[in-house]
Amino acid sequence: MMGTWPVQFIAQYQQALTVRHGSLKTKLAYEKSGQSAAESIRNIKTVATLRREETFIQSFNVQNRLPHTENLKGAFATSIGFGFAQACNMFVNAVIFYAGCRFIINGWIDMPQMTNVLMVSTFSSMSIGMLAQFSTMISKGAVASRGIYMTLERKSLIDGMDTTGEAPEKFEGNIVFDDIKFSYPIRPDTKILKGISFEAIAGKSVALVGASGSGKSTSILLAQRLYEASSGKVTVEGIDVRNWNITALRENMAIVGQEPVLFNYTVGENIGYGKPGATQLEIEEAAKEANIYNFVHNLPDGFNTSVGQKGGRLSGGQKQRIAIARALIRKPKLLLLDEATAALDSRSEKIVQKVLDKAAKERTTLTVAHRLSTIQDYDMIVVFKSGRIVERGTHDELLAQKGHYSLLVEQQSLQVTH
Ligand SMILES: Nc1ncnc2c1ncn2[C@@H]1O[C@H](COP(=O)(O)OP(=O)(O)OP(=O)(O)O)[C@@H](O)[C@H]1O
Repeated sequence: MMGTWPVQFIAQYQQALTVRHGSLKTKLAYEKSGQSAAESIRNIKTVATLRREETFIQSFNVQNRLPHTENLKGAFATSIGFGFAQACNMFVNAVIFYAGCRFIINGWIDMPQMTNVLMVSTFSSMSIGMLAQFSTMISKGAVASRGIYMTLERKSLIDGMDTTGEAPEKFEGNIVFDDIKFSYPIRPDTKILKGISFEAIAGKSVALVGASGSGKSTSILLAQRLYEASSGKVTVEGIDVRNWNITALRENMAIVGQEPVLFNYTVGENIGYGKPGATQLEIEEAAKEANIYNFVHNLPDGFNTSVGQKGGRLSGGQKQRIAIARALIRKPKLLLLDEATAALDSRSEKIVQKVLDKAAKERTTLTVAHRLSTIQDYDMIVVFKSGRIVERGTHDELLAQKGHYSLLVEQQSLQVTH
């Protein structure tokens, strides 16, 4: 009887391996199809405008083919394993029954003895059968938890929760980029910044301009220490950002990007997220500064009006002004603007630009700008090209040089007044 146990164990081990292998493939395929579905739902307006609903449905179906096949294989393997284990049990019981009857006829054992052997055989087989069920569950669980543990154990290069580091009380908004070289971790061989140096001193406005992909937004990310420079250093108030207390560093600066990111909460909450523990008065003041107060005040629930998913109930300009209010509520000394008006229509752009110009007056401003008309009055314009700085100066100085900037201005058919 015990001689059949190894066979049953091997059958179940093989079954567990098949399920494990299938689970891993299925999990990856589900991840892919889930991502694709989430992305197309998130961007449903674009999908609908492009009339690509069918394409995404088909792609979802194709991506689900693999999990479907793998699930069928898994079910097949489980059924075979289960059937084999059951067959072994029945076979063993049949042998015991047959041999037991022969032994009883020959007078070697009695009926109770044979019954005992049959009971032991039946219960041990049942236990092994249960093991099979658990081994399948364990295999699936191991595959599912692997991804969770990999994420939990992943060590981030920059620990956003680190509480150590310097946090000087005086923050004026001085920032220096000193010979920065940088590649994104995902593409370490592609040099994005190839030794850039520039500075923005307290209260001054600096614009980063240049061709698409030349590294302007990357510089803004480095200022916030969302990435680490490969060589060179970014200093804020004379302190290397790596030595700053990361919370203090980020609390002293604020960013407004091209696409305002709003959460599905109220207008007030969205503005308040810029400053932990912000009061209603502070929220309203920030809204006034961002020229959105009257609009919000006239909403049915005022500051308690929900903005909807991704701010879907608001126009682009309104969303952006809420994002600006959120940035201004913390009264940052260093304001980072990454094409903050680029996604707006010309009317909204004018309103938002006015708000930004006013905000820029009171603090150091580092602006990535495509529309050169918006940065003519800046104290310094830094021109990027393929990860290098090729020119710097004021608008008039750069025009006089008749170089890259002048060409960019010409391309935008800017009305230049000297
Ligand atoms: N997360 C990322 N991973 C890998 N490469 C990236 C990443 N983000 C940007 N890049 C690459 O880095 C280069 C510089 O991008 P960056 O966004 O800094 O340019 P930019 O000058 O701001 O361009 P634009 O004016 O179009 O916004 C580009 O070639 C881009 O493809």
